[in-house]
Amino acid sequence: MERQVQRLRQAFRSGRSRPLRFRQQQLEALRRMVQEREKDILAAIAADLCKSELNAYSHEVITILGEIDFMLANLPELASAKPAKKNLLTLLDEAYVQPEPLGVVLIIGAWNYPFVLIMQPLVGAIAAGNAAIVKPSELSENTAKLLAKLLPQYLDQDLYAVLNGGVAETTELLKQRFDHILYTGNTAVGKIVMEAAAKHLTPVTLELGGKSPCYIDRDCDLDIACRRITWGKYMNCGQTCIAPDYVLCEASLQDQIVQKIKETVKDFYGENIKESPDYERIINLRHFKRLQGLLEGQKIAFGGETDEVTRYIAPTVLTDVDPNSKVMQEEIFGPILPIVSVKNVDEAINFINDREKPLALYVFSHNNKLIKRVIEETSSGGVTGNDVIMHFTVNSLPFGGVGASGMGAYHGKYSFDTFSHQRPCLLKGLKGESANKLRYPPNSQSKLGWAKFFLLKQFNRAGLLTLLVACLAVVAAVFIKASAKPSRSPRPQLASCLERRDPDVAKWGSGKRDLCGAQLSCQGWLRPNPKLQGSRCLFGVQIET
Ligand SMILES: NC(=O)c1ccc[n+]([C@@H]2O[C@H](COP(=O)([O-])OP(=O)(O)OC[C@H]3O[C@@H](n4cnc5c(N)ncnc54)[C@H](O)[C@@H]3O)[C@@H](O)[C@H]2O)c1
Ligand SMILES: CCCCCCCCCCCCCCCC=O
Repeated sequence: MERQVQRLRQAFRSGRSRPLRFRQQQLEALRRMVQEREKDILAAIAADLCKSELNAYSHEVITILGEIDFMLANLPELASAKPAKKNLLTLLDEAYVQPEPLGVVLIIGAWNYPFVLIMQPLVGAIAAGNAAIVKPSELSENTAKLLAKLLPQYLDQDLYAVLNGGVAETTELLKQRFDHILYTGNTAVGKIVMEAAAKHLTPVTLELGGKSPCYIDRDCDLDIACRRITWGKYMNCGQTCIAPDYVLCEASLQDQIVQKIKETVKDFYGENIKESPDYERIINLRHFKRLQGLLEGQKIAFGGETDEVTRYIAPTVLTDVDPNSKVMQEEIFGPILPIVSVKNVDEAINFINDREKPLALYVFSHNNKLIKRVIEETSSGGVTGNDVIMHFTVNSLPFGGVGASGMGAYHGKYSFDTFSHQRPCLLKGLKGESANKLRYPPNSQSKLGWAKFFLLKQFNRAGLLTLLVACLAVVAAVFIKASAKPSRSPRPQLASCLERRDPDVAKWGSGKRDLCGAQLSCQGWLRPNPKLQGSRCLFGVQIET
């Protein structure tokens, strides 16, 4: 494994992954892979999750094609140097931020969307110019095997590798040093990943999970709310990180919500849900039995049927759920929807804030102010108002968790930034050394004063313009003043003459003198200084005629 990582690191050091054209070629190859091998991809996802090809396409493939198109369209801009605002001290310098690849990155995917959770981060890693190792989940073994087969056929094999395996292999892999790790999976393993990364000071993006609440306000179109909640809850048999985990609503709404969700389930999946091609299955027996356990002791409003052989669990709604019951203590990640009663939105906000920060938060209401209030008074990885899931599909929105639901984010530009180092660059010339006296020792109050002026005032364009106008005004004033006096003799000659006649000036002090062919008046002078063999009329020498 170490050799594999070293090989990628050497390939990265060669610089081959950095040219934009190379990155674009790799992304175009990925797009070709998805298009040419679509059937195989859909078949693998279907085999892993009992998912119809239509659902596999709309849940996963479409997202990847969209992400690749985004990157190809925006890569020149994303990868370009961004000019930076300067202060007065660096006014004449070049300041910019240069995105650069991090190096060799590790992407660990989860089983519930096995294709998109590997490919979407990989698109970002390639776009940012990195080398990458991807480690699909062993639970979605068909997709994992297919990725191991296809990616080397389309991508540069020295820069991009697939490593398959379970806990043991992943544990070994995490001992290697990477320049970034993007992990998708449960919170407990997220801590393991972060601990392993800490040994190498490797930054991580943790795409974790949590219990995403869904508050249904009394002022709401219940038909639409229940339709959308049903879609997001039972999609992928409830095995979606941002599925609404439970509903919060006033007790008086509960029966209507149950009825409307029940009707919608029938509308979506028909009378015999088991036969519906749109209804998936639980990934494995462990999760199947875990979910069965969550049903124990609960009041099942509808659903609850299970079949161990096919790992089928019917779309299920639980009512009058005790917030302290098991189903409310862990992420459900299955087709079970508990309804918990709250008196009002205040109580709903407190209920949410009394628990770990969820990956997603949903609020249904006609009252936009109420939705904004819930957003302002709670925290979550992301939010969709009056719908569920859909913020995931907008790649101008960063997708990620907060607190126990994760850290960092990706999708679109955010993927590029996650896998880039934003390098600050300041290029100075070798002229203007005199200005550097300000920062050289010895320091002084006056230097500090100038430093404050130069560094603390953040000059925007207007400020700079004002300063420029002020400087020009001073130069103009000096020029006008100088040009207004008939100069009998150019300064340099006068100065050298004064140099020669210096002892006279010493006796002269202030007053007027004819000297060097000019009528001079001297407003001030240094006291005679033997070392200087006399003194100089340092300032205020006026050429009178
Ligand atoms: N935020 C997101 O984008 C997102 C997406 C999908 C799933 N999730 C979350 O992931 C969880 C479901 O995924 P899961 O964890 O069951 O997936 P999983 O079992 O596939 O594990 C995820 C990855 O971690 C690895 N892994 C598992 N145990 C490990 C260990 N002890 N040491 C090292 N590596 C280990 C696996 O090999 C796999 O590649 C849910 O909590 C869900 O909310 C989050
Ligand atoms: C014609 C309209 C199609 C709309 C498709 C909506 C796609 C939703 C994709 C959901 C994917 C969620 C993945 C979340 C990862 C966590 O599990």
